[in-house]
Amino acid sequence: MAHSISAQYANVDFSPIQALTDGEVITHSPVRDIRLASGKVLALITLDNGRDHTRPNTLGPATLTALGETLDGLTARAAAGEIQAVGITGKQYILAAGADLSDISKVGSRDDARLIAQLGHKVLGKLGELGVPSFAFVNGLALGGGLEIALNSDYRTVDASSAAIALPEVFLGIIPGWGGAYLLPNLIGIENALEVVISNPLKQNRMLKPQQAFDLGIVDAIFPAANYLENSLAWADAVLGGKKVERKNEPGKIERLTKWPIAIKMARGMLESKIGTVPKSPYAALELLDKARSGTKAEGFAREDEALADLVTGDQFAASMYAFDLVQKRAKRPVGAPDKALAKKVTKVGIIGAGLMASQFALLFVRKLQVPVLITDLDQARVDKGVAYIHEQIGTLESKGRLDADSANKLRALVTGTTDKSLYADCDFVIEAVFEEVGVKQQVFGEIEKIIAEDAILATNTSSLSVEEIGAKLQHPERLVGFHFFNPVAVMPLIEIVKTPTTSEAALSTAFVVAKNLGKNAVLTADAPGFVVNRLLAKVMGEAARAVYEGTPIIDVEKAFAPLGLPMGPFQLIDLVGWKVAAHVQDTMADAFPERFYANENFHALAELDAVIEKDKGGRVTGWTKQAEKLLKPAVGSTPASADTILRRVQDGLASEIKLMLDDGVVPEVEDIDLCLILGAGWPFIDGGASPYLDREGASERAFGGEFHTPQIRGIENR
Ligand SMILES: NC(=O)c1ccc[n+]([C@@H]2O[C@H](COP(=O)([O-])OP(=O)(O)OC[C@H]3O[C@@H](n4cnc5c(N)ncnc54)[C@H](O)[C@@H]3O)[C@@H](O)[C@H]2O)c1
Repeated sequence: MAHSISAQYANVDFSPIQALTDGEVITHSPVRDIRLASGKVLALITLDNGRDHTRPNTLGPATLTALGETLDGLTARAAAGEIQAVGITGKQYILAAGADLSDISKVGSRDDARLIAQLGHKVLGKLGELGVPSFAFVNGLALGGGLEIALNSDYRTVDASSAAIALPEVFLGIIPGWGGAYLLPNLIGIENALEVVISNPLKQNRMLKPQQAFDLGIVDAIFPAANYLENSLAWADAVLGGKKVERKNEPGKIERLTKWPIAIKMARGMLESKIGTVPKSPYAALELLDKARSGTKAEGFAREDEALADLVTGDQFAASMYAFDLVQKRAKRPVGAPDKALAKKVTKVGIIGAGLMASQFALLFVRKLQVPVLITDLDQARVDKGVAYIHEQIGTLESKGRLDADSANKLRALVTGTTDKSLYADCDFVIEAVFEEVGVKQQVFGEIEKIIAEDAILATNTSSLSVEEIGAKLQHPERLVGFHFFNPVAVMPLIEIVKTPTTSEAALSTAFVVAKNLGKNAVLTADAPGFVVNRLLAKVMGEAARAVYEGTPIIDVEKAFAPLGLPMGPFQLIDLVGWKVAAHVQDTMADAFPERFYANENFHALAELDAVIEKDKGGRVTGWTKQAEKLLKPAVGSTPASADTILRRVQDGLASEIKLMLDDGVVPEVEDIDLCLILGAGWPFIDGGASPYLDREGASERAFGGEFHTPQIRGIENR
């Protein structure tokens, strides 16, 4: 037992972290002895914190200690021959949601952080050293430490209807540090493990479905929800009786020697080009996965202890905990949202415009609100195209089994395309997504106001125009509110709700309630050019255009932005948004703040856009490099900017713009800006949104001689 996990942690003193627990100890006794058909006895532990499913089991120091004691008791019983196996499962729908993050974020010193990792290893490691086989019955949610319970066990089954399964640690700025980084690649091979440990968390924290977990080899057997435990116990009995368990993706010698180092190298290259080198957790995870190729479990666990100790006390984790708090708490209780009771009940939605945005959110309205939705455009052909898109999307959902035929037909029946605006008379919520021009928007609202009821709410999806100006010609401007979706609508969780000086409480309240019912997070902003996200993205795009104008090749400009960690480079983003919309936003920003936005000067080539766009059937120009090269021409005789210069300019530009936005009251606090950037621009969660990053990079200091956050939020105090 020289390399046993129990021996490794036998003499560690855990008393410094015992005080961290908030006292919510998961009760998991009495352990139930279950006599299997063969006559063997399996002792079953059920993790259950006694709360409803909204409060999942989490693993804090006290819970772990108690679980460790239970496992010690079972080891003794196994040695005495009283039990032949141990099983571990969770309360209904939940195995465990992982480490108790409120505990971890309270950790002050590196030594204490290491103790958290060591305690998890010591306790979960026991599952592999009981003297009898251990079985994890993954009956539901298994995230982080929850999944590591299963990985430390000898065998695993999963309930086919389980909720998410994942190792999300990298997304939170840490690494799977209770065995995951060592055990997973040794179970399912390096390429699969890279997917689960690094790629999925970086893809907006993607989770695995039970079937995927089974296909990857993370679990050995999958059973339907009905009789899941009975089937799992019978399966365990068969395994105890000698049934062979096939581990199809378990790496062999050849994979370890050849595929493993190549996969790591490729993953590193991919990471560097996708997220730059600033975020630490993906690289720390990569290092651990690399080393997991050889050496003992005890060595692997010791490496995880050190990596976790580094990351938990680093500034990136502090920033991601700040982001976690924003998304978990602030996003759920939007600042400035009026009383829900003031909201108007929405029974029929009118949508004006059937283009890129309108057709996407029309689908969301029918799916989430399940009310009739009318959609219109300039002519029947455009209306038909929008409706066809919605029908096609419903069809896709149906073919993927996410909607049954009945519901799909019901949804289709709720969508009506029309050029007859009189049908809008009984709509209580009308939203426009026509061209980004004040005159056009004023005209459509003028027309619709004559038709709808006096108290119907009007909303505009404008990206950057003044909502007040859009409503200037309305008889009841108080009913107008900005309701700014992000593209792609199905994916982006944010809606910026814009209040003008006249917007009524009823209109505002309705907007918040509708946003919530659409399953989106809403943030209230003032009626300032570009609101929050587009103002800052325009800054990014403007700096990119400026660098090209100075003669920097587009590909170098894209690369210079990589350290920001945004989901894509600035030109790729312009291509996604559509060059026409992007040009409008830049123009609006440059008109509003000519001294700080470069649109007029350097985006002048965009004037050529209309012609290019008209040629493109889908309304969007594809092949961003080619288009960008064509449209953005360097000025004669200028000097290309270096990557450092470009990055520093954009960092300083963002820092000063954010400061100005706060001074002008666009939103009350910098937290709202970070929330918008995380949810609306995909700003990396592990950077905590923009402001902690700009503080850390010294940009805040350079831009306005201060900082947005206290050292605590930036994590500096912990170093
Ligand atoms: N593209 C984006 O990523 C994005 C994101 C958020 C907000 N927006 C905003 O949404 C709005 C629409 O943008 P889009 O990208 O969907 O543009 P789009 O060109 O795809 O769609 C606009 C549609 O409005 C129709 N239209 C124009 N005038 C009309 C009128 N008088 N009556 C009825 N229909 C009319 C057009 O025929 C077209 O189908 C703009 O205000 C834009 O700023 C766009």
